[in-house]
Amino acid sequence: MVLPEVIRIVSRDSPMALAQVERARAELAAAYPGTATEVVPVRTTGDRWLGDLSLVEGKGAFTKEVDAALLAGAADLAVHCVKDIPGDRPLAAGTVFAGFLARDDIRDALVDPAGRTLDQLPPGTRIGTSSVRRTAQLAASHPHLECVPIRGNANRRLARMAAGDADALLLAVAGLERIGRPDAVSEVIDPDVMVPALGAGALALQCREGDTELIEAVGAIGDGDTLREVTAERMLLHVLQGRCNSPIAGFARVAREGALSLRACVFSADGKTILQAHERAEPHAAKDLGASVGAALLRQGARDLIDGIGCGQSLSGRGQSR
Ligand SMILES: NCc1[nH]cc(CCC(=O)O)c1CC(=O)O
Repeated sequence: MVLPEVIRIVSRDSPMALAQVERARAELAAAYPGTATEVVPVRTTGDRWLGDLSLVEGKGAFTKEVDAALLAGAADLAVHCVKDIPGDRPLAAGTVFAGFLARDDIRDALVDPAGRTLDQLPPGTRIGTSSVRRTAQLAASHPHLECVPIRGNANRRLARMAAGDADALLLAVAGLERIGRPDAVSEVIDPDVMVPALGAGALALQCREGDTELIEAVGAIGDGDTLREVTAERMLLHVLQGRCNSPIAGFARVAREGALSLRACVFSADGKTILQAHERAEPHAAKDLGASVGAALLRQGARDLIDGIGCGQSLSGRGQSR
């Protein structure tokens, strides 16, 4: 296997994204001590535009420029958060997943400066989030709390909360850990209360499809269980044709004995309707599992719920779609 002298790694330029790149660099350095790496940071549409994401192509807003740099040869490897990669369209033509780093925590966190839990927050507390998934679930579990739209990277959201734009935040545990702010977590929210985003905690390693030796080398630092879990989750998202602001949540897990499970939900915007499906399969059947859970949710009416929240449409006044 012949590797380039330097592997150029492209990523968004937020502090969280750059911390993710450093993890990939460390794992590549451990596996290939003789190969250097360097970072190619790019500012994406989603990072520049702080309005309603669904007005700028939604989740593709965080990947388009990264994919373009990879395809233009300005970089050799791209690192993405899996949950930022659109689920309703194929990966950028000419690129492939080489692997996924071992998954971090998939759960959401409450960030309350007073250290309270969701159950301890008084009625009317303003929770900063633009996630349809979080807004719908909070409407179901804690209808007395108010979601207020907030955009921007995690560091900016923490600053906006400190400035008084929100009383508390919902953020990913993994994201807070990556930016060195695990101290900000006041509650790690049980996945039964706040089902995580598909792809949460997982980092994708993407190469150009023709770079077979680099794909092999990068694949060697990938994690097999994360590959199986992400494969099931992304097949589910494909079957549901989930978009930037779809009220879809779920997670796959490889159990100790190796069996793969996938649990997923689709919500109405107000959280009053919750469709659920939970199935198991053999580890090699990740795609079939994702397709089967997706079909089960579609049979329950998921299509109408997903299409009922069009891109750019606000959520029953409870927060900005994302
Ligand atoms: N998965 C990480 C990710 N993907 C998109 C954003 C920014 C979210 C926004 O701009 O609203 C973030 C958080 C971060 O970079 O700190």
